[in-house]
Order: sequence, then structure tokens, then C-alpha cells
Amino acid sequence: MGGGMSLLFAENGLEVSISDPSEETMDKVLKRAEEEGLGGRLKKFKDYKSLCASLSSPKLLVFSLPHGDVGDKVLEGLTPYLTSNDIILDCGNEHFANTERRQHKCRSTGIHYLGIGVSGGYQAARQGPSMCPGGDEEALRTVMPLLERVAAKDKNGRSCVGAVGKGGSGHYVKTVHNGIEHGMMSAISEAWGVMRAMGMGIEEIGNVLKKWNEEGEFRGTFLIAIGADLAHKRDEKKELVLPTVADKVVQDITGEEGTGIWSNTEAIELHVPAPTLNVAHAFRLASAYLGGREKAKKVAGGGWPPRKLEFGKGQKEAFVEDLRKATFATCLASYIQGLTDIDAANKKHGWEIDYAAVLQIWKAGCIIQADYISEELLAPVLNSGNPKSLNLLFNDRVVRDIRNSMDNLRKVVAKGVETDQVIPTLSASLEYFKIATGTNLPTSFYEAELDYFGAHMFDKKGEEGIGGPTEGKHHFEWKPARTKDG
Ligand SMILES: O=C(O)[C@H](O)[C@@H](O)[C@H](O)[C@H](O)COP(=O)(O)O
Repeated sequence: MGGGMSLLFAENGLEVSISDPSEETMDKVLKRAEEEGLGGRLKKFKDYKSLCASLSSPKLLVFSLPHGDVGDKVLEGLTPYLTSNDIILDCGNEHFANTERRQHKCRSTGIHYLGIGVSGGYQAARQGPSMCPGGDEEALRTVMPLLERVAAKDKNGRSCVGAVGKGGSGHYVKTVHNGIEHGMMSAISEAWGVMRAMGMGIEEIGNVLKKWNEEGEFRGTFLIAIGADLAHKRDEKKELVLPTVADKVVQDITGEEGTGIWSNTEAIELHVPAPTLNVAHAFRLASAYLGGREKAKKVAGGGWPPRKLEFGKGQKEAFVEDLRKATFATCLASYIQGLTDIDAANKKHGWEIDYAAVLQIWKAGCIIQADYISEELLAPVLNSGNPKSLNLLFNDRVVRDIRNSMDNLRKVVAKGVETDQVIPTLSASLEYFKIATGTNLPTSFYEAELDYFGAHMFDKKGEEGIGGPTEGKHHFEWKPARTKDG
């Protein structure tokens, strides 16, 4: 990412000084700069002193680092050479708490530290990513013209960047962006698996996804578009590449892993029900243990692999349409749960998040780009300036689309369960919509059991003021504790 961004900044007229522990990495970037006619604009530096000396004042430093300690070590190494009004743009996938700690540390020396979520993958780092900056207003105002120049542009030529809010809000919104991304990718992969069980070919499915991306609720959806594209990719032997990809989402459990975990732990700690995001992450985790799955399959006598799905004449097309609506509803559920999480965090941390800026940032260039969802469903809510609630389940327009997809989602999940299709987020989203709109849930029994052994206290149906996550006011001695005399 860092190399691509340094070329992007050079291309936009900046003299760029790069520094990386690996000389080889720096040389690769300088070589690309030569190839792209930007040679004169990039210089490499092996130490922080000469790096900072090469910069005009106030200095602008861009971090593209793994999350965690590395950022603290780099900041520590740089600090002796930094002066008041210098600005650091942390463009890594960093945890917002690390960002806020560094912001606090820098404040005493007048150095500005901005946490900027950067999205669009490594390609976008070079071409212009969607950018999600948060931190102090003065520094945001100072760097915004540059960010607007290098950021991705939406179809109206507007830059996909904006001042998100205070503190670590920029990195927080990016973390949740990735949680939504994982929910959508899981749903689309599940739909792909069901179409495979319907006997559809790799490229045939690619053609279906291409159509989905051209019109309807999935129009202009990045993850659908790349799904259509990669379905047709062939290697040097003209063999399709997709069938060679192992069914495991690789993940570096030694550390790199971050946003997928945090978007879920945050939702849980903020008491935000996000089953689509939670299940998408669990699916990803389970997929990693291919060896374990192979062993468990043997023990389970072959397990429960998806069965072939056969359809009568004309029914196949109808079911593909059910699948399109079901997958859309699940992607929408990811957005709804993600925004509810951002809303809860914004209230907790007082970041004064500008939701119109978030909408513009997600308009293009980012992984969760979805034109229909942004323009038709999010814009009316997020552009209404500081919406009272970000729970899109309170929005008629959004709920209309959910109602228009529930039959399709139910049909797909029912068929999927019957035939052992792997559909974790599709089924979790069906349950979510039922739970989130249900007012007579079986959780009465759940609470009664908690009160039975835990004196957990419960609210009584019909009581005033019990609409939110409140402490219970009642306990019933379901089974009085036995006295010593039994
Ligand atoms: O917006 C983006 O460009 C992506 O979200 C990116 O930031 C993410 O890091 C990679 O997609 C891999 O992420 P994980 O391996 O952490 O899922």
C-alpha cells in the first residue's frame, strides 16, 4: 500500500521522501517511479533524521504500517526530528484506541496525528483510494485539499474523502467498513456456492454476477463486479484460476489480523446485535482449519456436503433471482449492523461523526461500494445532517426493500437447509430480520432460566420504560434454595 501511495502523491505534484526498513522495498518503489516517469520526485532515506531533514516545514508524514506496536516505535523514532504543526497521516488499518493514544501523546508537542482509513485494496493505493480521516479539525482542514486531489472520485467527479470526526473516528469507521466488507463477501461467496450446487459453471456464474452488477439492487457493487471479473480469469496455461483456490480464507493469526476481529468485538462490547458480521467472521475463522475439517469429515463419515440442487424448466432462473434478492438482503443487513455500531461508538466517544462525509467516502473507491445502497437507501438518511438514529430498520425505504426480499431470503434458506448448502450469513440475516422486528421472542424463556439459577432479574411485559437494554426489576424464587436442613 505504502509504495503505491507514495507514487500517487508524486503523481499529484509532491516531492516524496520514502523510508522503509527494507532497502529492497524502497528500491522496488524507486524502480516503479522510474518506469512511471516519476523518478525525479521520489528519494529514499535509511534513517529518520535524514528523512525529516529532507522535508519542508510543516512536515507531512504518511504512515503505511501494520497495526499495533510498530506505529508506536516509528513515532518514537521520529519524534526527536518533529516540530510543532508537523502532521502525521496514519493510513494503516489501525485500532482506533492506538490512534487516540498517539494523538494524545503528540498533542503536547503540537504535532497533529490523523487516523485515516484507506480503502480500495492495493490497486487503489496507486490509483486513488477512498479515504476516511479523523482527528483534530485544524489538521484535517490543512490536509483536505491534498486528500481531495489524490482520493478516488465518484461518478460525479466528487472526491471520496471527508472529515469524519474527532479522535480515532476515521480508523473506527474503516474498521467497521471492513466488518461490513466481510459480511458482504461471505454472503456473495455463499450465493456462489449455491449456484455451484445448482450445477452452474464458473464462467456462467460470472455472467450472472455481471448482470447483477448492471441493474437492480446490486447495481454498481464493487464486490459483485470483481466476482464477475475473477470468474473469467485464466492462467498462462489458459486454465481458469478460481477452481484452483483452496476453500480457506487465509489469515495471519500472528498479528496482522485486525479489523475483522475488532469490528466484531466492538459490536459485542457496545451491545450492538450484528449477527451477519459475527457469523461472517466465524465462517472465515472456521475455513482456515482445512486440515481439521478434513479430519472431522472423516470422523463424521463424510460430514454433510451440499447436495445437488435440481430445478424444473424455468424454475432455475426464478431461484437465481431468489438468490440475488437473498444475497442483497444479507449485504444490506451488514450495512445496517455496521452503521448501528458506528452510531453507538460515536455516542460513546463523542466523535461528532459527519455521516454525510461517511456516505461520500463510501460512494466509490472502497471495497463496500454499492451504488444502489448508497444512493437509494443511505443518502436519504446520512445526508439529513446528524440523523437522530442510524438504525436503518426504522427507515421505511430501507424496510421496504427488506420486505421485498424476505420471501426470497426465506426460500433460499429453506432450500439451503434442506440440501445442506453452506449459507451461514444468509440464514443469520433471515433470523436477524425476524429478531430485530419481533416483539414476542422466545427470549422470555431465556431470561426466566437466567433468573431461575442466577436471580438475573427480569422486566415484566407491558411495563413502562423497558424499551432498551435496562437492568431487570423483578425476581421470582422459581426453586427456593435448599436450607442446610434440606
Ligand atoms: O478496504 C480495503 O482496502 C480492505 O478492507 C483492506 O483494508 C483489507 O485489509 C484487506 O481487504 C484484507 O483484509 P483482512 O485480511 O484484514 O480482511
